[in-house]
Amino acid sequence: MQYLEKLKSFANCSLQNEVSKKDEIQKSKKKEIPSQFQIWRFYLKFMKIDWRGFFIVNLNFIICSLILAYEPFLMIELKQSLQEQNYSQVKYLLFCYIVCQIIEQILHYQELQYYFNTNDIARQRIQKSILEHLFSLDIQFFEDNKVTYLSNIVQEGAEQITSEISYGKFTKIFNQYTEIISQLIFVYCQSPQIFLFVSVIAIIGAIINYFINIKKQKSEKNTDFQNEYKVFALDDIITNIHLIKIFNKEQNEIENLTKIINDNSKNQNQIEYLKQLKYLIRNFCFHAMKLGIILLLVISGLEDSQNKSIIINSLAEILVYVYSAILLSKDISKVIISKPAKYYHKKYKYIGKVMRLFEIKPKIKDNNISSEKNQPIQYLKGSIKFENVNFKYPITTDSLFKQKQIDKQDSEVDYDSSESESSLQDCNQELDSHSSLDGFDSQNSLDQTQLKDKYKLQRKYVLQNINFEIKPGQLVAFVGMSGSGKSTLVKLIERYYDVEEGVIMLDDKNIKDIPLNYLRGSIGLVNQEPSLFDNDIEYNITYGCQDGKYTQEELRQICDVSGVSEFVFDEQRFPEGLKTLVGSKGIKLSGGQKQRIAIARALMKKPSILILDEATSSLDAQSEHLVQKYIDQLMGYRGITIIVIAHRLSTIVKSDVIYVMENGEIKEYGNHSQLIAQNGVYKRLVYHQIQIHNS
Ligand SMILES: Nc1ncnc2c1ncn2[C@@H]1O[C@H](COP(=O)(O)OP(=O)(O)OP(=O)(O)O)[C@@H](O)[C@H]1O
Repeated sequence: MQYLEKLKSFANCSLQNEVSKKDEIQKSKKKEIPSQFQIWRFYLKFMKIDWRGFFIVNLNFIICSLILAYEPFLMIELKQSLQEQNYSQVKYLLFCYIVCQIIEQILHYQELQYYFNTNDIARQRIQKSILEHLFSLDIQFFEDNKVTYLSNIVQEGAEQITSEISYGKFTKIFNQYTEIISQLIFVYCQSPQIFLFVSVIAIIGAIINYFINIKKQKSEKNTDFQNEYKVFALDDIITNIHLIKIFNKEQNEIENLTKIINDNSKNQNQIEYLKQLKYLIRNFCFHAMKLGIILLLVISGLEDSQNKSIIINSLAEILVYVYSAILLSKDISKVIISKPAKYYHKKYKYIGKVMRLFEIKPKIKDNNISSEKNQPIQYLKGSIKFENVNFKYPITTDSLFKQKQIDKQDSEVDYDSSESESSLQDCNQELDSHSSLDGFDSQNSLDQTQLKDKYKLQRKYVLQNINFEIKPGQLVAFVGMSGSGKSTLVKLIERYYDVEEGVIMLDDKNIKDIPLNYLRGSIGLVNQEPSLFDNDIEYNITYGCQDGKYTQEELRQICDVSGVSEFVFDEQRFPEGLKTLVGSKGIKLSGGQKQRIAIARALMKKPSILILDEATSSLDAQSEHLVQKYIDQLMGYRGITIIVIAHRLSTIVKSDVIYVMENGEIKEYGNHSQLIAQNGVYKRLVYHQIQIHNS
């Protein structure tokens, strides 16, 4: 809930800030709004031109457009032939018209078939590229962004980009413009004065439309932000529904959400009002054109009685085409004049998010990927060495939900009060003044980097001066108070973050020089909250198989070692054995069973380093005892290096070395008896736990 509170205050404060600073930031950020060119360059990423199809579709475009452009003139000829009573010409023209219609329909059918197939292929390709990029991002990115939000981006973003780059879209626009231009030529041929009059009104309409659009899109952007905030708040509330119910806070949360929804409706009303205004202006232009044309016809009719009948005959057609001219004026204002604002248009929201997503690059780089790509994975032997490692978490800038402002609040909470508060505020102000309206920060990346460096200096070290060496096959434990940096240490071994100060060596190689697939392929992890897929037990255990190949004997052996056999082969409780479905997040299993499956999954990977991060801390005494029994069995298993992080010291007494951590530093190390003899922090911790146990 703290997160939600943070978001709420952030939303209130940032909305107010946004109103007051909006114009100022808008001016300085003009360059950051992607141009139509940038948007199209981005689309090129996903475009794979099928030349045969491209040729067919373009040929179809041209033929259909020519037919469309020719139709009004064919009608004029037809009318003239009728007036001249030239029936053979009338027959010929009618024949031409029917042939044109047949050709047009056949080509349309062919195009439709083609669009259907190509759009489907394009959608799959786009979704795959978005997923590939998403999965290449660092863990930090996923810690900063909500799951529902990311899945929306993958789904909606792919859908919108597909519709934007589809061949169908091109044809539609192309045909629409050809049609309107040919109609305008028709109006011009009928009467240049009417053409001029219609054009002037259309341009005035387009300009007014442009200003309304700009205002509307500003409101849309605000609504967009509030909607995102609403999704975040809802997500947080639904995730914590158990907590809300147990604290009887349903009404409070409903009121909070209603308040957010009400705030949002003000902006939505404004958008609705502007939409109506646009409609009124379009209507006004149409009637002004109609009235003007009638006046022009009446005046010219009074002046020249010969032309009168021809012009009046054309009146009905001209009025139809006037409507096209109004549509053209609307399109000009939308597509050409207001192109930067298009990025914020609700319809394009997810495209903007996908663009932003692709701007985020993974910071953890795989240096050796090209040379070792096709090589079989070489597993590590399991030695780990930390040399003078200092670490602080990097500033988070990767949230697609304006992370910088959340960061700012985070930093205020995390900030060590002993450091200069005023300098942090200065830095925040600088960050604030540099924060973009929609997170488009790549173009002033230099400024951002400098600021980040400056900002990072203010962040607190989570690990300081860490030095230790673990030999292959050793059992090592890290203990210490909550927040002392134990889990951070594990994240560094898995290379979820890179250290900037000091070196981490695995098998005497700098961790940054080890291909990520070798590194992560060699590490098995079991943490406090084992995550299981909504599938059967066998799927969850064998998920750890590197190549997906395993034998039933191997599986059985792993089940025995990890303690899975003890429950899974009990025919009364688990009649389906390994094929038992575990439910969403393993809901159908107990904590101890889930934990044992997680251990089996980690072992199935045949890791050279097994990390147990509070693997038994969420279990009751009996389950803990069981899981611990199997962890003890593991110690002799294939000589793997085991790192145990535990609060309950009884679980680590047999470790070869125990490192005791306090405030990000290693305070003591040695085996259990050595540490007791040292009479320091470890002994105090043991004494404290015995006291709690006895009481
Ligand atoms: N992703 C993160 N971004 C920023 N700070 C973090 C992040 N994860 C942890 N921290 C901070 O790093 C410090 C060490 O956290 P860590 O999780 O390593 O401690 P721990 O010793 O494992 O604690 P516990 O025993 O409670 O799990 C804490 O102050 C925590 O707030």
